[in-house]
Amino acid sequence: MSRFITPARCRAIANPLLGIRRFHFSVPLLVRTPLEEYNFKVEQGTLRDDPYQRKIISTLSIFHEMLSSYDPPKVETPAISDLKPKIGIRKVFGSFFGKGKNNGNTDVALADENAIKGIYLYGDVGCGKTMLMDLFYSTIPSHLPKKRIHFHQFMQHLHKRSHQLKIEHNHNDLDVIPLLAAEIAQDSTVLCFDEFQVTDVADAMLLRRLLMALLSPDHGVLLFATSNRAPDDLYLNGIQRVSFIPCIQLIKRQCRVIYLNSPTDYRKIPKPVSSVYYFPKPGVKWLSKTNQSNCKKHVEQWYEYFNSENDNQTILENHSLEVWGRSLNVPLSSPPTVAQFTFHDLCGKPMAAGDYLMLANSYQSFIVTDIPYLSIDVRDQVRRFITFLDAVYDAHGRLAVTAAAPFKDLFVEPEDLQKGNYMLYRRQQDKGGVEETFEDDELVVKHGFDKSIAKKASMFANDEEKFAFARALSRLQQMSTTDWIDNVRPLQ
Ligand SMILES: Nc1ncnc2c1ncn2[C@@H]1O[C@H](COP(=O)(O)OP(=O)(O)OP(=O)(O)O)[C@@H](O)[C@H]1O
Repeated sequence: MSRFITPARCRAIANPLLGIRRFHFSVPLLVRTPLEEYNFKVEQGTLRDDPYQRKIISTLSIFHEMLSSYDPPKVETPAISDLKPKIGIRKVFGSFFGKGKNNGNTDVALADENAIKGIYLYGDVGCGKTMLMDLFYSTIPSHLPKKRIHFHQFMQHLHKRSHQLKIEHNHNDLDVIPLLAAEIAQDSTVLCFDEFQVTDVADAMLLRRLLMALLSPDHGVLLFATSNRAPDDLYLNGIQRVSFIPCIQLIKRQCRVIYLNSPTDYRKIPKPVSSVYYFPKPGVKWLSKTNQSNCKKHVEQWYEYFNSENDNQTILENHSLEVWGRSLNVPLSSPPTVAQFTFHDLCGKPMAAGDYLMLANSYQSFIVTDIPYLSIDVRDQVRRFITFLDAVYDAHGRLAVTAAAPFKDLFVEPEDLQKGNYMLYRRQQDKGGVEETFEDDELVVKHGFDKSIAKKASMFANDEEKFAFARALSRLQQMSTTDWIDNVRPLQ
């Protein structure tokens, strides 16, 4: 059931949440609320009815109702002459907080700076945060320009754009944040970030100022962020964390912070598993003729399947992709459907997050061959593989692999491997009891992962990386379901 919003209704619900004394009048709009959308999906059978999610949907519906009457301010691009260092940061901040130009619109200046400007939804992996955000996103009233972006990608964009702006204005010390804030606000009033996280000091400092600007009444941006971390746990133990604390306070003050405590990891719900991941049966050696022939057949079958929708069936060897002025070699590919790499080509070379994002956005499906056993000795390769997986997962891409073992057994102690040959594994010595030392691990206690996963994740020193590793295993499981394979991102 959908409802009509009339102008009279708009007036009645205009200000309590956003605190902005401006109304949006429109002809009656056909709007489905998040609750109606959730009910619809449950009735359709696409979603299971989850009481924890349902509770959150009610809060989202209130926020949604506020959006219906929200009229964002007109954001002006700041003058470049105001952004040169001699002017001083003070003046720049002044314009963020209402002392600068506001087009003479007193409604904007009168707006309550402490009003709720967004939702910050956090919780454990696989419990439906992204699903709830996407559902909300699809119901945002059409008069509000919106953007939904993976946070990782957003940060990449910010760094790239800052660089371009400095070149464009021929000024290396230009304070680009006001320009970035204006561009973002002009482009989108509702900004949805999936997987908000802060891992390095440059991002932390940039974000603090940018969010302050975006959420200020002059810019009027509304935020929806999902995260695996509570705001107080963001950038924990990070360098100069103290300078990031105002950003945490801002999020806590201006967003409705919601903890999704659903005990269900929907990725763990058994679904029919397709055979996208090949590994030799026990007792079959990697280099044996049987295994090599099975690998070849597996790769050919999946390549053909992934490429079946492609009008152009040509297979390119060593195709070059441009990433920020550099070229990235794709050993075998049929753009835009499928790209094939050996594990060594994909993760054994100094590739960065930007390379993997570019790949994930350029191809619909990937085949990664010859994934060896992985240990602490090749931690950098594991890190890159996780970054690659996250990028492909976020782009809803497909993945087929040939590997030395199933993913749950692939991460081993270096001493259990045959020297110099990571495709071979010696019999595991009895390690009884070792996992018990992981029963108090944060991944087990706080995030509900198995102790065996916490143990494997211990190859990483830092909590963010341990968590990313455990999440990657959960995602790999989901990416091997027929549901995932059948619902690939459409070709553009
Ligand atoms: N109520 C539900 N019924 C059925 N499937 C669901 C439900 N909620 C979520 N899912 C599915 O479970 C999977 C995981 O959900 P989602 O990606 O939203 O989790 P998440 O909390 O964002 O996880 P992560 O923190 O790892 O990103 C998705 O495929 C999603 O569609």
